[in-house]
Amino acid sequence: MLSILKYLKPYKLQVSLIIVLTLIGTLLELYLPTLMADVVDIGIVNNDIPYILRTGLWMLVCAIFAIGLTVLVNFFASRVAMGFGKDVRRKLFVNVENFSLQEFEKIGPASLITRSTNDVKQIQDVLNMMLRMMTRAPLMLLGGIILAVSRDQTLSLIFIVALPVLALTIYLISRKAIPLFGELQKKTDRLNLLLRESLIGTRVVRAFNRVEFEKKRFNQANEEFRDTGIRVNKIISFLFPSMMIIMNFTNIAIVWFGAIRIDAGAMQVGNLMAFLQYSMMILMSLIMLSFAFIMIPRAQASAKRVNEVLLIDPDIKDPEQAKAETGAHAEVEFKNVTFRYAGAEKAAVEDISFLAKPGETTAIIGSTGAGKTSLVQLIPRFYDIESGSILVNGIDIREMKQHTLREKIGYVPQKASLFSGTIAENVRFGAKDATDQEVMDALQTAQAIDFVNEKEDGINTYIEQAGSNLSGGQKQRLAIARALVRKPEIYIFDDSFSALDYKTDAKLRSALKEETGNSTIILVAQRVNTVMDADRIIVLNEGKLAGIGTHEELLKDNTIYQEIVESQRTEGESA
Ligand SMILES: Nc1ncnc2c1ncn2[C@@H]1O[C@H](COP(=O)(O)OP(=O)(O)OP(=O)(O)O)[C@@H](O)[C@H]1O
Repeated sequence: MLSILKYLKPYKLQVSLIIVLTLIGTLLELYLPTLMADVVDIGIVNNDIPYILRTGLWMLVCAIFAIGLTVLVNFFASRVAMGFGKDVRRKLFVNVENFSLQEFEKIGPASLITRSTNDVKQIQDVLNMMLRMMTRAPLMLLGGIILAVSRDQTLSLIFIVALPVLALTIYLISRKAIPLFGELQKKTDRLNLLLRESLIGTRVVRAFNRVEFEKKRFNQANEEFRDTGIRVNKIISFLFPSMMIIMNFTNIAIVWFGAIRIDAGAMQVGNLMAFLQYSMMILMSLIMLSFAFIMIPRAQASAKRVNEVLLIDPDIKDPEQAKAETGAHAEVEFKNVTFRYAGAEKAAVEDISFLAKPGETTAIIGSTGAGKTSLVQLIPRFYDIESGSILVNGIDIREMKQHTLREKIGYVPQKASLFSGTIAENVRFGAKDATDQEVMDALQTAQAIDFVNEKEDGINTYIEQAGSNLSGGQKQRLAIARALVRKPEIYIFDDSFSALDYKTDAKLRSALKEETGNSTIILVAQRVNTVMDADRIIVLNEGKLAGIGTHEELLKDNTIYQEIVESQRTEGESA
């Protein structure tokens, strides 16, 4: 919790102001019962009306001033807490953006969303409360005790019983509630995860008649969340009534013993009234502290989760002294590259070496799970390799700035991901300054121009979230146009033609050939048809290199390639 409070630094002036204003306001509040005792014991007893009016007016001024200060404190506390929340959310976002995919997968998107929203809100709310109470409650407790004892030492003995009883009650209740807070946040995570999964996979859920199953799964998580919430609230709901009972019994005892002392002439009525008010202040401040005592661990559970994300030091970092890379084209070389996903026993890519030259197409083929996607994801440094090296124009990509490296790459992922916005905006994601003509040219090469022109608003047609109002092939073509408009030195097509029919696939590849000039093309594909014109084909099998060569060379002496060709020929024939 403390480490996250460092984000309060920019607000230290406002926090100091809150402390000073609360200090003055609390002192004024503590002064009011004393004035009231004077009104009764001096003004009323002596029937001194001018004294009563004077002191009454003074009380009114103090009260109005104290209220004004409380309003100001609340205003600043809210501003500081909201600003703090915004800063932490921003820091979280920036940190997550720098994560390698490995780190991203470790926490998972659902939990990252809960942590950036719900958890930050918990901390923000507690901070808001703490800013209002951190000075007020201890000062009121201490001031109340001093002033009550100075009014009547004997009567103050009541607190020797009341305060420990109150403290014990708070302790017992919070001990039960605190562990449940962490659990509650985990249950929120689970809810978010299930919601996300079933919303994204809604088509699959319906197609496989799994709606009931999903409902049950969600209901179970929802009920678990509710039950934990109820358990927490049940425990917490004991707190306030217990406090009130203790407070009321204390008041009864004060009035009881106070009356005896007044009877014996050892105390004045005004004094007893002031004593009662100080007693209320002492107990109220303890109630405030007890709420803080309960709320802080709740925020602590959230702070721990937020800190976990903030403290992850992204393992993929820019080198301190990046090597300058000046080549107009980019030659990509893999030298004995081995890569393993975190915690995986088997390497996804093992001892791979090849050279992809500018102006040429290097295709990667292999069965499902052979490691094709893993291999191409290493080029933009989404993951760092275990051993070997990946060189771009002779420079290890770990010695380059990530920005410089990625600037050179036009990456088309296996699953085209688009953003909500117009078609033009999505294409310009590749090159933000591209002109309308350049966007149109990229769409033309990507064989997307026809379907875009058919739309009423052309390139200004709005794409829903994740491109849900487009077909799979249309999304793929827009993702290709997005890479093309960038005019990169390296193109990576990760099975990007799979949703296209054979004719479009062939047309697109021949258009690409004209367009991509001296760029290095690295192309992952399942279909032999897509790779057969490539300058070199890399055959992957279970993460290992099973052969490199042209279609003809591999056809002659590579059994795995022959098997792939054969299986696709028989598939084609039977189809
Ligand atoms: N994020 C990940 N974490 C852990 N293991 C992974 C991850 N992604 C892939 N793998 C594993 O790595 C291996 C290679 O997967 P990869 O996606 O590279 O294969 P692929 O050849 O691209 O397959 P496909 O043609 O089906 O897309 C598989 O065994 C897979 O289970």
